[in-house]
Amino acid sequence: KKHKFWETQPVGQFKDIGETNLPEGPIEAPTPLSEVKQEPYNLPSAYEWTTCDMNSEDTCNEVYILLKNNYVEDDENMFRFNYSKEFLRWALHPPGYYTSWHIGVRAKASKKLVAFISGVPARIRVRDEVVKMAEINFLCVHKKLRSKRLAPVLIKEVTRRVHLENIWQAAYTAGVVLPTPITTCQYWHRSLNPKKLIDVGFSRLGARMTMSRTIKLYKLPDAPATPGFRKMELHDVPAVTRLLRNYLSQFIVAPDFDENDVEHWLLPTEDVVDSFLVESPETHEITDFCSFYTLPSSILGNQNYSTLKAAYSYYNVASKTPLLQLMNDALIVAKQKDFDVFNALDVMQNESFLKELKFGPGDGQLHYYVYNYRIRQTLKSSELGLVLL
Ligand SMILES: COc1cccc(CC(=N)NC(=O)c2cccnc2OC2CCNCC2)c1
Repeated sequence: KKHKFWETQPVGQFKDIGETNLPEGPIEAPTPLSEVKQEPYNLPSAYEWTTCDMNSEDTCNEVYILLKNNYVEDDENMFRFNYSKEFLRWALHPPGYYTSWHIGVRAKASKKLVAFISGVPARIRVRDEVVKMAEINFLCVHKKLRSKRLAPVLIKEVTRRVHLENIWQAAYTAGVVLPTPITTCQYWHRSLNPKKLIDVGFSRLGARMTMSRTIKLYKLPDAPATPGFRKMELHDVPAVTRLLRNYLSQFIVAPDFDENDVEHWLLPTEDVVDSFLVESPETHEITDFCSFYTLPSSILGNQNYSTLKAAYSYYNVASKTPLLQLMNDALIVAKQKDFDVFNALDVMQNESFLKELKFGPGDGQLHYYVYNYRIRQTLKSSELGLVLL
């Protein structure tokens, strides 16, 4: 059976695709808190639950090491995500977070952390409904414990703890197809350091292309082109929130960010998230915004390099500056910050700049899911305004 676990869950089932008379919205009603299972799910007897306080340097380091050695790899097992400790603390501590949703599994004998899953609260709008959800991420089982059916237990346990906070929906992504994607995105890469990317096998030299010709092809100016282009600062939060809320209102699924959310998710944090805006030199109005997050990957088995420094397109709003020019400025500052590659999904209006700015298609897809909420019909990726970490 392909989806033994997922066929038991309140998620859109493949058999329901095309059933347009199923109503959009929650699949199961909330249960009274008294009826939510009070005790944790059972683990195999050699393992125990642990709650991971990411403010503890030791615990944060244990989660970091577990993910560094056991988290998602590309399809050819040449790279593995290597989220930094400061990134993990940022990702797991948004406004209103619950430490109880940062769930680990330890081996009783050694006390070693062998699995993890996380949730953070988020307000996600689906058409005109703002729904309180948990954003689920960093599901990881140690390589040596795969196929012990631990992942379904981790998913049920985080679901139980989310229910205890009276939240009944969730959002998550995966590189694999599960019942049932709300949309499927293609990912794209823009070379910034083509020589290193070719050396580590991330990219290949194009046919009839020399290395020097390739380096010239991806060369960028030394400075952004847009007058008034600068780093975002704390005092910009109200204006950026207005700009972003207005922009995101056009998408069917998007975060419902308020100023607290914008301050957390979009204020520059070194080696975690970079954000820039365009302040009109004449009127001092904030007219545009762009941002990317820092997610390095370990390079598995290369003599010269151990880490791929990758920037991931986050939220971008172009209201006066052409999006093409704004994103080219984002590439320029990412290159200045020594990133090797700039990644983007074909969500929002990204498709309008990908080819022209010399992005190449990646070799995989990212599927988006919502738990316990039926969406009338599969979205186009351009109807999605949500970027998960
Ligand atoms: C280059 O190193 C990699 C290490 C592990 C996996 C992949 C391929 C991959 N799976 N990429 C993505 O999922 C991806 C590609 C472009 C933009 N965002 C992405 O994923 C984000 C969002 C979902 N959580 C992981 C990071 C690449």
